[in-house]
Amino acid sequence: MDPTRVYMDYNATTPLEAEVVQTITEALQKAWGNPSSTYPAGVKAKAMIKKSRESVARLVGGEADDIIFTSGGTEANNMVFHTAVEHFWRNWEAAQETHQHLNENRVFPHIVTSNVEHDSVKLAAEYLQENRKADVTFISVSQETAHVEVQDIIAAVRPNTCLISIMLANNETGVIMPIQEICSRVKAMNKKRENLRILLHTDAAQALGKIPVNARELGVDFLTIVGHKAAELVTNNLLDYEAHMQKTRLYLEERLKAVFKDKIHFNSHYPGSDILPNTCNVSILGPGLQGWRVLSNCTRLLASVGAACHSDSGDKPSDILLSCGIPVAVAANAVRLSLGRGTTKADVDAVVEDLKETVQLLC
Ligand SMILES: Cc1ncc(COP(=O)(O)O)c(C=O)c1O
Ligand SMILES: O=C(O)CC[SeH]
Repeated sequence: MDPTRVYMDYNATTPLEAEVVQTITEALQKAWGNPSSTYPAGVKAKAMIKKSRESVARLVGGEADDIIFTSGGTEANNMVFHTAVEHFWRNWEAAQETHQHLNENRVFPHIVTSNVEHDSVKLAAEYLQENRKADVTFISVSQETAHVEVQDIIAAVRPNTCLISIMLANNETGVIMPIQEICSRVKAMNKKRENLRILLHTDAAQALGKIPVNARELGVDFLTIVGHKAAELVTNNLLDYEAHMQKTRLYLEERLKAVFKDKIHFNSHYPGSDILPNTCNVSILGPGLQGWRVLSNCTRLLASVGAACHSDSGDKPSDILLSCGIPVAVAANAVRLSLGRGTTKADVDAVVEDLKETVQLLC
């Protein structure tokens, strides 16, 4: 990357560490075979996949046999939603015998999710609803906490609810959701739902590599993680990564406050809500300082207005921030700064200076 640029978009993806590049290269050179083949290239591929499954299972507190590799978080999330619908219909006959009120002519699998999910969950849910394959309840996050409230999830459960899918941490605000409490409450409900057990899913794509992620402790049936976060490196270094990102993010916030004073709003700050250690969503207040305009005039900072997959949204403020209660004029000026394990204080100083100079240019 251009050495004059400072990458602060780690929530979009992570630059590969040298050892990760080396491992991938080795696999491409020596383990190119079909894992079912019995000659060396196939045997090596099978061994690498087995080792990878074991490594990921250690990372997320799961069993190696339960690890399914997909093309990414989008495919994984879609797979969960379609699996849950299948799960519902497989249990439908048994449920109908015990729940006569579920009239076969009008029942659909019911899914509960939130209104701040990544598009790979939101669009999967909307597809099922629009194509009359499921009813979906999108729970609004609290505008005080920017996370879902457990009692709202529980209140939304119906006899035909087959899946609750709430992300572990939001990719734009970094706000962490109360997944463990939701799972604990739903598991108690499931004890009385002998045929239509509610499946529990969390999209942990943004949490892995930043905070501890343990499927068993969370209590989920499905956990989505993404490869952008190099499993073994995280397993071995998470506490250091987390502490470093937290310290560096707090320094970033301190410097932004010192430079912009009352002209800055921290869109990730909600009293009492936990956020990812690396995420700093901010708006520099004032006319002509839309996030996209500020970023496109920065000479060093590389970041996003919000989710990378919405980078072509132009002037449209983030629906996620609006759902969290951020006023339109503030959300329109949002810039998402997301730090990584390699971000330094010098990077922070360079980015804050770049933002200061850019704002002076635009104002
Ligand atoms: C919260 C969340 N879920 C899902 C995804 C999609 O993952 P992928 O890009 O691997 O499809 C992302 C992307 O980073 C994400 O941030
Ligand atoms: O940038 C993000 O939030 C993830 C990829 Se859309």
